[in-house]
Amino acid sequence: MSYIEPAPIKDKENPLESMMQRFDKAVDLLGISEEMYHILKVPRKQVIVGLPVTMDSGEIKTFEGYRVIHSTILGPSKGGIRFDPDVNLDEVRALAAWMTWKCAVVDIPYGGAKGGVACNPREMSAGEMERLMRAYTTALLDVFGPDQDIPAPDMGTGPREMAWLMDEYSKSKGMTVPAVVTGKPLVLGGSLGRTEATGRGVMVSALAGMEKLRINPYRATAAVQGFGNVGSYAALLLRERGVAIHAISDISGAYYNDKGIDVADAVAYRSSNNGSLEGYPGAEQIPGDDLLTLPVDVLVPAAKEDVITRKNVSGIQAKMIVEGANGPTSFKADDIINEKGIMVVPDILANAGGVTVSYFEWVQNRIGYKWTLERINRRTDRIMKDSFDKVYETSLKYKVSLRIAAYIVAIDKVSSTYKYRGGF
Ligand SMILES: NC(=O)C1=CN([C@@H]2O[C@H](COP(=O)(O)OP(=O)(O)OC[C@H]3O[C@@H](n4cnc5c(N)ncnc54)[C@H](OP(=O)(O)O)[C@@H]3O)[C@@H](O)[C@H]2O)C=CC1
Ligand SMILES: O=C(O)CCC(=O)C(=O)O
Repeated sequence: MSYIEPAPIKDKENPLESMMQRFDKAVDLLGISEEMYHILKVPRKQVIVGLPVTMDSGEIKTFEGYRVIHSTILGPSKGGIRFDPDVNLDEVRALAAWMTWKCAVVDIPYGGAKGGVACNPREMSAGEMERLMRAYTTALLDVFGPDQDIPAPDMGTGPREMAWLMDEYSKSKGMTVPAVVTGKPLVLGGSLGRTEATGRGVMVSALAGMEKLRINPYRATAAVQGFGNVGSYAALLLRERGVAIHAISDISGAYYNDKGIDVADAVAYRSSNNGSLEGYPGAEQIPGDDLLTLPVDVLVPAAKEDVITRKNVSGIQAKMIVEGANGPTSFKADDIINEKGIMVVPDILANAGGVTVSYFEWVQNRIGYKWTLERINRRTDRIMKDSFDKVYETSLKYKVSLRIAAYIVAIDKVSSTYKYRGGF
């Protein structure tokens, strides 16, 4: 049925397939025109670049990079850049489409894009990372732009990489252009609150979901998979709101303490331990996958896509899943999750705090003025809560899961904008 047929990957989930399945379901319920369906399912632009980089050894290695612009109907396209060995075109296409739906769900004036480079940042020096990021930026100079396509961090990239991108782009224009990228260091025009924004949005969504399920946060328990930008702040902020964090994890494994983990201590341990939780003494180490099936109230997958699949979904005991990561649940697990009555606050809603504060960063760059952290957090919390409520009401109206409701809200917003514009 779909024009951009996801490539079959033997024995592996394909996030593009998950995105398309849910998109199709929402479209059937919403009843958009065939023309609109074809416009929304096809990325507007897909760029693949070859990036030769001189490694510290003197060897020249060529990396493959991608930037997919899914939609520009609501405004300039927006989305992070992922540095990870598993990056591939289908993954970036799915992530780009999710950005379109995410921006529409929280009602910010952006389309959707995503970028990625297949590389392993864990094995690269700072110098190699810098040369790769500058090469990627140079290759995409005609794609990026503050009114065109605005990148941001994702897995494996952060403020440091955004600074290099901003510098490389600015040099090509002969002037400083801070609004070309968000998630920058504060001194370069980054926004207060951006670093913790995605985790903060996860916390707000989790509390909104708990309220519906009548779970008292002060008696609630949670497990958080992934302890990078999203997972660590989600854990810290949920803990601040009273939730006991029983398990956390990173690549090195999962760490479990049924009395609750001291999250600030785990964050400090990780930064003093070369960015790894390995050997964390405040909890017992358990196999990484066991975290997903622990008897907790709230499960926050905040690492990568397709960690909840048909194979492990029946073991999930959580009452709620709040998706910090993009696409952590394969569509093949959806029916069982619904049968089990587990509430899923979907990625395109739960992790939208990051792009919301990116939008605030872009606005501040453009007006040349800095907002206070208090203003940013207040506005982010309001947007996240209002968006949750809108998705929740839509789920009641259509009698569907919050995930399908979020797609309905998003597709409705983008398609009605397109109708008014009469083209783009
Ligand atoms: N950063 C942002 O603002 C946003 C990010 N997201 C999404 O959130 C997810 C995480 O992104 P982000 O936090 O930025 O990325 P980071 O690179 O900062 O962190 C990723 C974390 O996941 C861990 N991890 C990777 N694989 C596994 C695994 N198999 N089991 C357990 N942990 C694992 C990593 O471990 P280790 O530290 O050992 O490498 C790391 O702790 C991604 O899906 C991203 O697209 C969504 C919205 C915005
Ligand atoms: O902050 C942004 O602009 C995008 C963040 C992102 O890539 C995401 O939400 O998945």
